[in-house]
Amino acid sequence: MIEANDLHFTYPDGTQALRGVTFRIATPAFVVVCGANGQGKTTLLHLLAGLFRPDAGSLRLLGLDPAGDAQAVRARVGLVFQDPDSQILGETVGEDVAFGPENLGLSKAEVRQRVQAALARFGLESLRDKPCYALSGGEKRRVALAGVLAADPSVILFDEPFTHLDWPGSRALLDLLLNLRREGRTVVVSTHDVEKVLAHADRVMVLQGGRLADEGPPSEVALRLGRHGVRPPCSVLLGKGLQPWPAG
Ligand SMILES: Nc1ncnc2c1ncn2[C@@H]1O[C@H](COP(=O)(O)OP(=O)(O)OP(=O)(O)O)[C@@H](O)[C@H]1O
Repeated sequence: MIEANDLHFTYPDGTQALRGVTFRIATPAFVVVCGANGQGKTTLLHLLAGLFRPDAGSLRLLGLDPAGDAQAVRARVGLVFQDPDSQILGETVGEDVAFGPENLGLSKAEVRQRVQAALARFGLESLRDKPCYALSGGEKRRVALAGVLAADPSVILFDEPFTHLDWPGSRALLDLLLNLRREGRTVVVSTHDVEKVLAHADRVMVLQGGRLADEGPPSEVALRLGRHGVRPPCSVLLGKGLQPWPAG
């Protein structure tokens, strides 16, 4: 279960990014958090990952308080940042992917096994010793994903994951998201471009002005997205109802 009760968050410069957000989501689930630019999506993800502490209100995630149980939350919740450069810490690909499992205090053998599996899952084995600064944008995204998954989280938060991805990359990412959900994990995708994910979601939340402007099953929320500054999927605009992406 993920439960937020009257969450408020204000940045040090006084910007009120979240102004009373309340929701309750049964897990595992595929959740889409959408909204126009600057409506509080990234801020909500950072609260869920325990990176920020709410000014007021409460949050429970799998029975944990993200701001209070930092170590436990780190073991169960992964955040894939919008910009992979914010996330990549290791000098080489192999070192970076090892960072998460090492931080969980796992044995060397377990770390090695997890790194190997994560590199294989993302086709990164040949790049293991390559310096991270020398990777392409798409390779950096794969390294960031491999690093998060190597920690084997139960909840994975994705901030605008389709940004800069080409057509095959977008399809591969959608397959990954659906596979993670099938494995019984909770997948939370924040985006202002809902076309690729909406029909696959169990639940959709729309943020506007730091408040939850709408929420519910995707087939219903899809019809109201335009009111909240979010472009509805093409199939909805064409009057065909919500259809899975990619079409055909
Ligand atoms: N570090 C910060 N300091 C001050 N204000 C911030 C900071 N980060 C975000 N904000 C403000 O908080 C509000 C919510 O920002 P947030 O990044 O959560 O929105 P978002 O919905 O993820 O936007 P986008 O789709 O553009 O990524 C915005 O008004 C933004 O200007």
